Amino acid sequence: MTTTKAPTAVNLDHVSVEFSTDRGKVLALDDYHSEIEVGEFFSLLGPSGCGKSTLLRIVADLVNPTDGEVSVLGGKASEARKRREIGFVFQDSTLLPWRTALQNVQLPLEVGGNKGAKSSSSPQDLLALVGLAGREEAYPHELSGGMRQRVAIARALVTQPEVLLMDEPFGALDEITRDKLNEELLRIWQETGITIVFVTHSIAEAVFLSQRVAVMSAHPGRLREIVNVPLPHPRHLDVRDTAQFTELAAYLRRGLEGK
Ligand SMILES: Nc1ncnc2c1ncn2[C@@H]1O[C@H](COP(=O)(O)OP(=O)(O)OP(=O)(O)O)[C@@H](O)[C@H]1O
Repeated sequence: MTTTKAPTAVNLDHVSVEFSTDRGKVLALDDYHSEIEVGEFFSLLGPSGCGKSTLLRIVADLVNPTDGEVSVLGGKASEARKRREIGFVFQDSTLLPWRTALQNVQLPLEVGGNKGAKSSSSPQDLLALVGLAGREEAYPHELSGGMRQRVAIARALVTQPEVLLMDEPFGALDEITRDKLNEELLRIWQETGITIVFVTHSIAEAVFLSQRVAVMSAHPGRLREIVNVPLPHPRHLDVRDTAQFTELAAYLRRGLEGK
């Protein structure tokens, strides 16, 4: 029997990153390796300082690896960035306070131009997709933290990227809002078919969202293990009450502790 290999969205091929600081060199990442498939929901889970943000920054072409290779959609990360195939959502929504929700979502189109035929979702459609229909004219200070993150997600999607990088996007939100946005993000992922690389400290969030989780250790940042999450889709929050979820979470916890 022949098996067809799924196309690769992101290949991090034995990547190491060393930063030079006033106090000498810091090995932030040591020989990290993973291949992320097109359309996959992949999470990076690990303690503070294990290099999760650095990995996202490599994929976004904001940091160059000292060793190893990175490819995005089969080419260089820099080319994917220029073609605007990469979207980024940070922990803080980084919205412009003087622009409305709609104007914030429109901003990447004004700055970099529209990709033309490929772009089929309007900023209005995207605000509806993230659950903010009717709030187009609201300014960031009139929105809750969760709503601001929704705007940031819509803004990241407006150039129709193939790969969405999310760096602890819900880390600053209360638990109830975070739960709701977790469910909504899975819906958006399924509706758009986008590849998501998601950074989190939270074991429960990683299990709930991901198809696979890379468990990392710190100082220097290393990959311990990549764990499959075979929970069926669509997933709803009550999946967290199942024995399978609890077992996976316990397995990841032991992995983080190096046991
Ligand atoms: N520009 C830089 N210059 C020097 N050291 C850096 C730089 N960026 C990151 N580091 C160091 O690299 C290591 C990994 O940092 P990184 O931010 O990637 O970790 P992280 O896992 O995302 O942490 P957190 O979960 O706290 O955000 C840390 O030791 C950090 O201090």
